[in-house]
Amino acid sequence: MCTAIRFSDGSGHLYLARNLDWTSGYGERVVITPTGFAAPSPFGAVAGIRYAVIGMGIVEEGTPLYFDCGNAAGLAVAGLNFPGYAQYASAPVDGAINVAAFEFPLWVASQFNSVDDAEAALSDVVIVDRPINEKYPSSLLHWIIGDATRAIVVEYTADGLRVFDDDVDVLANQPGFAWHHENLRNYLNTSPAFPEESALGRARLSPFGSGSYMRGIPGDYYSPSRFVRAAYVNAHYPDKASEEENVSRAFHTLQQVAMVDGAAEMGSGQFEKTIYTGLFSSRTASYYWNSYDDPTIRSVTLVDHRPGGAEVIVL
Ligand SMILES: C[C@H](CCC(=O)NCCS(=O)(=O)O)[C@H]1CC[C@H]2[C@@H]3[C@H](O)C[C@@H]4C[C@H](O)CC[C@]4(C)[C@H]3C[C@H](O)[C@]12C
Repeated sequence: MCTAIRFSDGSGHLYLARNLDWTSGYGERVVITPTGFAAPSPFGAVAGIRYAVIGMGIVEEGTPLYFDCGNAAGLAVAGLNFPGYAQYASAPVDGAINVAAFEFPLWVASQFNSVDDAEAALSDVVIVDRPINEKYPSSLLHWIIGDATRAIVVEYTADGLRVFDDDVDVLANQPGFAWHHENLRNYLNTSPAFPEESALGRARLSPFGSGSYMRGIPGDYYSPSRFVRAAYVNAHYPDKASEEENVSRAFHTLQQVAMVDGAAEMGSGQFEKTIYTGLFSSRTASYYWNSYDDPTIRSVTLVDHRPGGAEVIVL
């Protein structure tokens, strides 16, 4: 499963981070798409790269396929599994902006510099089930798109495209965003506060320590539980100013919803674990990541890798 969060440093910078939870990786690397790259976009949606893009992905058929990515202008996007709900158009539609499912993150991060602009363009978008090749059928995803001020969630189902204002800055997997948001109303009792001593009959009861009102926040890996837990931790995290503090914030928050090997089996009989945690910071236009086998946080900064070049760079 996967979980994604968005937050800001309070001085106009975006942080968008995600866990990629699966049984194994796809050989993903940090991939940079520079502004001089001519993307082989099947319906022409990615007509040019207006903003250089950095993120985690693979390159297939000469095309960067991002799992999550961002641009230096301050917009980022992440795709999370949404099977059973996601249903793309079977063919392009005349007059629409036809975006192949595999290029959706690249389209967002290469064309727009704000959630408002991306949201406005989305009203004309059809997401098309056009796989990159036979090896990789279209993945069934929904997406979180964030900038320094807000986040939206994009879901494309049998009802067509829907955009949700994500006022809790979190996304997990199934079911849909509206359900997850409604479910938060089950947790109104939770808070970081330290309880007063309370009376029960003749007894005076005091807490064992901190965390008492946090009881009820689900601790398991099920998608609705991860959504609630990530929303709680992300919303209550104190604002941080520096890049280092915000990188620490992202990794600590996502650690709360990270999956450990052996605890949750998939239908295939294999166990799911957090393959990597990735973070885009618009403050430095950097991508930070670590992996299940190597918890060291590494980073790559866009300006160090010819963002005006013509060739996709795989690091
Ligand atoms: C498996 C990943 C999602 C992880 C996740 O959300 N797991 C949830 C588990 S569960 O359902 O809730 O049980 C998704 C996220 C991004 C996806 C990749 C990206 O979309 C890029 C390409 C797109 C191609 O169509 C398929 C290969 C692929 C390389 C995708 C493989 C896979 O579907 C990825 C890696």
